[in-house]
Amino acid sequence: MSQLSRMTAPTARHHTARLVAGLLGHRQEHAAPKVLPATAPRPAGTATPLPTGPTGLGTSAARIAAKKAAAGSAEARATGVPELYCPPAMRDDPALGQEVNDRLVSWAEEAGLYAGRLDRVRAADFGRLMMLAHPDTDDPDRLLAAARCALAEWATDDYYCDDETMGSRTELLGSQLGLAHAALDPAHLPARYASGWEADLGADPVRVALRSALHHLAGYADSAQLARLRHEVAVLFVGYGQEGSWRSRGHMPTVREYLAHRQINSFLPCIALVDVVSGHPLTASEYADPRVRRAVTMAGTAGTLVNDLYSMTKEHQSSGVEFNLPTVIAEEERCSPGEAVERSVEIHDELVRTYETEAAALAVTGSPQLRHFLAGVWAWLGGNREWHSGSLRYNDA
Ligand SMILES: CC(C)=CCC/C(C)=C(\C)COP(=O)(O)OP(=O)(O)O
Repeated sequence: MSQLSRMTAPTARHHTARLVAGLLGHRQEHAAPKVLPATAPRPAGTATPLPTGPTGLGTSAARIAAKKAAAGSAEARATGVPELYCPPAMRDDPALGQEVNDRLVSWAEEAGLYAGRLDRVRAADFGRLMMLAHPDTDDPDRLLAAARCALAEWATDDYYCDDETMGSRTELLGSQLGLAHAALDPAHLPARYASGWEADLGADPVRVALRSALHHLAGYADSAQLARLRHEVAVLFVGYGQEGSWRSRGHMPTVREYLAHRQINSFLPCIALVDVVSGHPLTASEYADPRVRRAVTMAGTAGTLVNDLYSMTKEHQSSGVEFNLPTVIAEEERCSPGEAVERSVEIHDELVRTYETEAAALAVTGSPQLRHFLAGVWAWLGGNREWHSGSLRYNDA
């Protein structure tokens, strides 16, 4: 059963949006709420619940928060990542995660993806990521549809960009991404070239996986949602190219350049599927609204900085040049690795708080679908952090 609410359209004016932002502005000291403010389930016909300021979580919530803080600091000691301002995961259903993971690994095997390394894929447990990040469906097929896309996107990164043991070579990156894009958005060639082209597409497991993932997703996504995903993945590929360019010329980006990069080389393609998985489609125009775009891209960057923080150990073990926010900050600001991590956490937290404030305001004034989507993005952030803190992809050392 759905864990995010179905909601009726609110009637709200601009002053309400300002009020939300003002109220949330006083919450700086609190742990991130589990549910995005202004999107909490409520009985039909009652007023939109606005956050009630510093005491909004209530006294029992304060006790829970204290327990969580203790657990959080234990985790910080184990992972080396300080506590982040991020919602908790909304659910943990290991059996559901395992079902999705088993089926995902079978699909990867059929596609020829990660041949000889499927044990590592299984251990990374991307099925668990989907289960944690999309708490508003219990349907393994829907979760699997999103999981296939995520794994194909990850594989594009591993095979072509940053894992030399998977054969990545910077000088091949552009041509491989060009072909990969054709797997997502078919190239329509004149008839005499079509069968040869078909063979070209089938000759590489990443292309096979991308095409298969999109094909399966089409069972759940309308054409606007599919076009949205193609756009986000095309932008992701631009980010892969940017990183390749840095790597090939030994360029260390500035912090500004890196942060803009992490907006495009990011988990936005995963976040873009929140409403596909939930089955509450957002219109193309609401998704493209600049205010929604600003909030959602900030969430995407924050979720990706979580990856930077939790994957530092794995990246230190890599033989190639690796980019992450702490490394870029340490270089530019001439500070210690520990200070760079702290500053990265501050940046992450600011992005999450900005998302919280702006998304809550948008939720008050937007459609029920938008409210559901924004609440889903918040839940996605919580699931993403939870997965990173435990996945063997990052915690294997
Ligand atoms: C699932 C998806 C959209 C992945 C694409 C982008 C990507 C691989 C990341 C945002 C993770 O960054 P990174 O390249 O550092 O990945 P790993 O840390 O190697 O998992």
